[in-house]
Amino acid sequence: KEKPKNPWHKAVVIFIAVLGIIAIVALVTTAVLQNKPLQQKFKYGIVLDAGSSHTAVYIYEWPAEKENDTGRVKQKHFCQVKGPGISSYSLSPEQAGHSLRLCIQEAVLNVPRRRHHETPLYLGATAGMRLLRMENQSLCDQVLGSVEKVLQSTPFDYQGARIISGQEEGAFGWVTVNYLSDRLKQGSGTTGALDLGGASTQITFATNQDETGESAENTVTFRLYGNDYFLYTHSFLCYGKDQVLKLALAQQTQAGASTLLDPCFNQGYSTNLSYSSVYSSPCITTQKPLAAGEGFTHRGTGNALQCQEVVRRIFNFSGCTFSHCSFNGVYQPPLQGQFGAFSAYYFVMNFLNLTSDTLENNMEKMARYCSTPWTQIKQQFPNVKEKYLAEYCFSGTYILFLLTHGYNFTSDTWSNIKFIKKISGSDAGWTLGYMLNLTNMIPAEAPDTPPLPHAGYVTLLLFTSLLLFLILLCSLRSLWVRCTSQRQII
Ligand SMILES: O=P(O)(O)OP(=O)(O)OP(=O)(O)OC[C@H]1O[C@@H](n2cnc3c(O)ncnc32)[C@H](O)[C@@H]1O
Ligand SMILES: [Ca+2]
Repeated sequence: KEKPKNPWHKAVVIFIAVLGIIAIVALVTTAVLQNKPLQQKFKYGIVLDAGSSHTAVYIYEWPAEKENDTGRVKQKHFCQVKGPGISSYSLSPEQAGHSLRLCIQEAVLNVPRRRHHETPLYLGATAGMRLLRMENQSLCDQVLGSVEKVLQSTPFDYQGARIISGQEEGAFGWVTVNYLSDRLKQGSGTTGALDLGGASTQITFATNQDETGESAENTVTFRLYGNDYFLYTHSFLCYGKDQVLKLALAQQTQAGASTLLDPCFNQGYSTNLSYSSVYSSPCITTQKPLAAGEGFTHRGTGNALQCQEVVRRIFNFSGCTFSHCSFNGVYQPPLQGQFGAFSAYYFVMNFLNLTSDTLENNMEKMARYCSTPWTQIKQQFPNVKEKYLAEYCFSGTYILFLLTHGYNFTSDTWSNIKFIKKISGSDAGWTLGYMLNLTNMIPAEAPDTPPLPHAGYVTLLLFTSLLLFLILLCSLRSLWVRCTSQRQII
């Protein structure tokens, strides 16, 4: 006689099964939602690069909760200020601040209004203002004052306008290049930074600690993400491409002649230059020649070898009191590793198509470009700004000479140089490194990494829930079997 089945048994088993499934689903859902990244809240930072030839406004953004992660800050917006660099407004300082307004308005539109008050705004001025300060501290202060007035009136969190040192310009360029190429966290080999501006040029690279002892002014140490970096850096004031052209023109017009035949300009190129446009720069230490009139005719003869000799004369290779020197008696340890060359290095070498060839081939291409008649150059590049076009022979010859004879790159190490404009969508330059440093977004010590990244955490949880579910299922099944098959034959 079969023992009556207890109707409650089935109900109990089904109830436990449903309960178990609900518990597991609730567990997984909570875990996933609990750790779902918060609504991406972004933070912003703005840096104005007040260069000798122009001012540029960079807006950076990053996910708010990931501030200390490397490589998270990206360039969101770039605005090139119309007109010359702020140091050119020395005779009408008010115009310096006014010239920034359009790009500031663009910045106001590109940063969400609710973030304006917490968005730091910095202005860093470079070699153009260093030269103005050398010439006339009062005019320099007036220009900075005019800029400060405009920046203080913006809705952003104004953090100051100042002239950064050449050392800062070099070191922060290095930080930017290595932050964007994600080389800081791994503590692996870093990339050197080569920056060519209009009024100065910087070289910065990591070196061995014992190499830094010879010249304190050329040494910068960083502790980033738990790694110590001993950097060599030097900024050559007056060796930006605009100022070095003035040095070359001054060298060639010492006799005060009314015509200059210049091998660094294409055959057939001719323009009138005033002596004051050359000799007014604080980079020119020689006096304007007494015999000189108001101006001279600047005529091109387009000869690369003779141009190299013109360029050589603006370097001084004697008088080195250190174990190694680059030029002008400046200490430089042996070059190490890969290099990123940006700003005017990129503008010029990219135009001349000298960015991906051997040094020997580049020298030949350069010679061919310089010996091309000016009429042919203008026909070939009708849309390129004439000032840039006319100077490419000089600038390219200068860059090749600076990198080889100046910094001692050779045929073998030439391929270590990459000519770059951007890295992962952000411009290579000192501004990002400057902001990262001032906002403390590169911690000295590596931030604690979570034991398990979010995805790993959810996977683990899903796996254990599945395991739990299977165990529950098996135990329920055996319970079911026992209940339903329990028959007592009486
Ligand atoms: O660092 P400093 O010395 O203050 O100068 P800067 O910041 O103004 O210098 P840039 O790197 O902006 O530009 C350097 C030079 O490159 C020139 N330049 C800019 N764009 C160029 C292009 O497309 N082709 C050739 N030259 C260019 C510019 O006129 C400057 O003479
Ligand atoms: Ca610059």
